[in-house]
Amino acid sequence: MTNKETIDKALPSSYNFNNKWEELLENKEFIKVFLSDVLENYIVKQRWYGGKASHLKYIELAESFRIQKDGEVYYGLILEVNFDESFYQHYFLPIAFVSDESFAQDDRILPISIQNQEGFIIDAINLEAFRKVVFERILTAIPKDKTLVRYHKSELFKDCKYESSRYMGLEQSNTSIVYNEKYVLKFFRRIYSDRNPDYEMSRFLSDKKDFKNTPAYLGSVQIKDQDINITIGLMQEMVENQGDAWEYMLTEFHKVFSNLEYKRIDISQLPKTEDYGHLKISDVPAQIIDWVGLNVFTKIQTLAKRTAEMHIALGSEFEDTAFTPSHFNGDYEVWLKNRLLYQFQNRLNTIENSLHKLDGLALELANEFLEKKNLIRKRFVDFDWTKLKGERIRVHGDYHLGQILVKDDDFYILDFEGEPESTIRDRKVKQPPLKDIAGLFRSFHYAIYATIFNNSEFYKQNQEHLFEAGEILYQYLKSVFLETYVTNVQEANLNIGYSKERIFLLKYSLLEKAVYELGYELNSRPRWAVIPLKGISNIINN
Ligand SMILES: Nc1ncnc2c1ncn2[C@@H]1O[C@H](COP(=O)(O)OP(=O)(O)O)[C@@H](O)[C@H]1O
Ligand SMILES: O=P(O)(O)O[C@H]1O[C@H](CO)[C@@H](O[C@H]2O[C@H](CO)[C@@H](O)[C@H](O)[C@H]2O)[C@H](O)[C@H]1O
Repeated sequence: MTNKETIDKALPSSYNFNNKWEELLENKEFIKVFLSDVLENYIVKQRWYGGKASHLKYIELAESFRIQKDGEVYYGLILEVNFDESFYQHYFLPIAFVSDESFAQDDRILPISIQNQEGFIIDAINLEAFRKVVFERILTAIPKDKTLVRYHKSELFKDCKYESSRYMGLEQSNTSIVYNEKYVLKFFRRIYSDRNPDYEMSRFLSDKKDFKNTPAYLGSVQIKDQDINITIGLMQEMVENQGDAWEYMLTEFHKVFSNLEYKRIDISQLPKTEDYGHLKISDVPAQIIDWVGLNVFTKIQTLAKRTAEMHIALGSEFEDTAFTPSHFNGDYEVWLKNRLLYQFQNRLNTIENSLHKLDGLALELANEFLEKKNLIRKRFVDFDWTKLKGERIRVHGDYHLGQILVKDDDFYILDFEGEPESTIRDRKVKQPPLKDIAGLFRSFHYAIYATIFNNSEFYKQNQEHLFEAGEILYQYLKSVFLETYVTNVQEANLNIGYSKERIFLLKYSLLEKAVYELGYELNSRPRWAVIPLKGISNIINN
């Protein structure tokens, strides 16, 4: 990558090109300057840029297209970012030319003059006029559109007109725009040469299967010809909410841990329950209800019901082969083991290179992880498809509390893009539904440990006792969840395996997820690595 200071010095205050805006992308000199002198510097600073761990080599323009309406023209660019050491990535960047400087304070990409008109090229998402064009193109989409930029809308998206638009302004990896305070359009930033699973799953669940607990699918924008099929936008209804389930659970768990002291609870006297057992709320011991509160368990029950309904819908397709259920087979087993052994090796390397970033408990657990590497590897290899009778279906794939919105007493499930580290094809492979359940259980475990670590000075008990209480809480949450989830899916005849198989798949997927998380944390927020390390330690020692 070119050094930023060099660029700033080298850049003329404004480039002058003698083409009309409508023809600018035909100018090779413009493309060269724009990609190398400008975008290399710009892209690495964007929140949505996912290549920060690698060294950018150069950017190429993989594709460009017009996003236009009534003579108003914007360009969509598909940028191919090449790295020194890793595989290339593609990003979507729509651009606009504006002459008014006030439009482009922070987001100017390039000061430029086009046929002697001074102005700026900016990320078009900053421009209300662009957002309005996209909204109106989706609203007026025609069935069976055959153009390169293909707009699609569902039957629900009608009888409205553009009123307003704004950035959603939340922490996210793409860029979402709120329209009319009623609709959300997600512009995908990192894009793949295939239909985005978020689009596929949203349309399938809400449009085709009428699953109510995900935002209704309203429309999309795809780039499609014989060679490419890329999703760049997904429009959904906006779900009014009181925040996500992660924040909700952190608040609830803080009350639960605070209760240890307020209610003078003797942790060693708390009744335990069978790991991966099933418990109706009415069978949870009174002592536990008194400590945790009924509300947490009723919320877990609702979440289990919604999750079961999502899986029942995902497992109910007979025609569309992208969604029809499959069984376990030798190909799946080979794919799974290859993927997990590769990922595990990558984690071993990452942790060896990151030991200097860790201390205390995290360092202790990291050393245990390295010492027990052969045992963990063996757990991954111990997968025998011939013993498994359940079905594999399309799953959420990155199911955690942060992907779930809380609305009154109910939950809405979002963001079906899958794990950011997996390839787009891997994200679409049919998986045991219990993989999602393991994702959520890991998230319960995360929320419990995040509560302990975040409030360590607040609680009187020592960390060992808090961990002990946390593990008891975790067991009850899992058991109450499983009771509702398993009953619901079985009533709908979704085959998730016999009882021993379910426990095997859950444990296997929990280890898989925790190992995935270890890499995610070491790369993005090393202070949190202690949480998956503790999770891995608990799984391999039990
Ligand atoms: N349809 C929606 N209604 C309400 N809030 C939403 C909606 N879609 C997304 N959000 C909010 O935006 C956040 C980020 O959305 P998400 O789909 O996870 O984006 P990304 O894929 O960019 O991470 C969510 O956690 C949620 O708070
Ligand atoms: O939401 P994303 O698709 O970006 O998912 C990635 O980031 C998540 C963190 O935001 C990460 O989730 C991990 O941390 C969560 C708490 O912040 C916890 O609830 C999850 O259980 C844990 O996996 C996710 O793994 C990653 O793919």
